[in-house]
Amino acid sequence: MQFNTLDDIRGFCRDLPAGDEASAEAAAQRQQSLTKPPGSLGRLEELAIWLAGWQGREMPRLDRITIAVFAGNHGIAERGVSAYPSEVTAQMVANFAAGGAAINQIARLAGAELRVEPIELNRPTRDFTTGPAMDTADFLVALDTGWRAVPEAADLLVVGEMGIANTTVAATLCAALMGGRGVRWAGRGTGVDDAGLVRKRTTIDAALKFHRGLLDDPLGVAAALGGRELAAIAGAVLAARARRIPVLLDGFVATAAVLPLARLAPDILAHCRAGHASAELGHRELLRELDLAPLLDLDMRLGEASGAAVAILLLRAALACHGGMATFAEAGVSGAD
Ligand SMILES: O=C(O)c1ccc[n+]([C@@H]2O[C@H](COP(=O)([O-])O)[C@@H](O)[C@H]2O)c1
Ligand SMILES: Cc1cc2nc[nH]c2cc1C
Repeated sequence: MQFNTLDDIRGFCRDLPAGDEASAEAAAQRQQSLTKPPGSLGRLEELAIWLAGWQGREMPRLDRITIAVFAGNHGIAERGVSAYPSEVTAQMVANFAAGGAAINQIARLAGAELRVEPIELNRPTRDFTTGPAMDTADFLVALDTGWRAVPEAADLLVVGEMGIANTTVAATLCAALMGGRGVRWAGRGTGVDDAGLVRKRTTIDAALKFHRGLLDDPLGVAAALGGRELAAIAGAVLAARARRIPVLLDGFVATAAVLPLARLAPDILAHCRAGHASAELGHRELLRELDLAPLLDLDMRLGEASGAAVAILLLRAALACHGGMATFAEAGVSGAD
């Protein structure tokens, strides 16, 4: 295992690998020389420079993209907080394997390899209104599953999840680490009705009350109020940082999964971008808190990495321009007066 204790994670966060500033600077210079008014490709320019810095090359590539989808089950599902039964988690994992889910179609279109990691689906986490969802050992095993899912070398990692009831988990993490109660953070998830929404709020409030002594310990919160697929996403984001692989985060759940890391080290998400703003309540507020500007805003709320996978197409557009455009000198185009 990469991390044997929570202190190992804290130690990693104190000494984070940085991107390559020379490559980012070279890419920024190149952007200035291309046949367009400076800045006119807007955030596509920044994306090319960001990829250059983390890949360590002036001309970044997207030849090897891994989409990692982690799946987990949750004790709180028994409290009626989802529109679907928890069997759907394993059923959707089978659907991913058969190629029938939305993410299979988008991954193929985007030229990315899909990797699905179900994590102990037959052993849901405990109901966190009456105890910790995971003990430290369980949490570290799930985190390690995420770490090991990341290739030694890749041009981009995209992280997402599947787990019935996990929008309640994500909302609870946000409430615990950002403040506010269930009414601020509980959204409709897979489409719960009004009574389900009330049950989500009540569940979150009960969890906050039970764990009130723990709320200033981000990793303690991630274990006690989190879930295995969220812990795995955190582990994958840490592995990507260690290997300097840029990351696209999916929606509300995937972003909430890395909130505990951001509480340990403010710079820890420098290698990450938010693929999209989910329609789920709370995601925009969470993105603002983490200083992440979403690449897309399409009213998506599916999870399974789908929103971030669509955003790969934007990165491809950014790199097509960055690598393919002529410079003013090459094209004989006059510069600004
Ligand atoms: O991450 C998001 O933005 C998101 C928003 C709504 C639903 N989901 C997905 O729906 C499931 C969780 O919804 P729920 O209602 O069961 O909590 C889980 O499989 C997520 O992938 C995900
Ligand atoms: C059908 C279904 C597909 C999903 N994909 C991600 N979360 C999901 C939740 C449900 C219910």
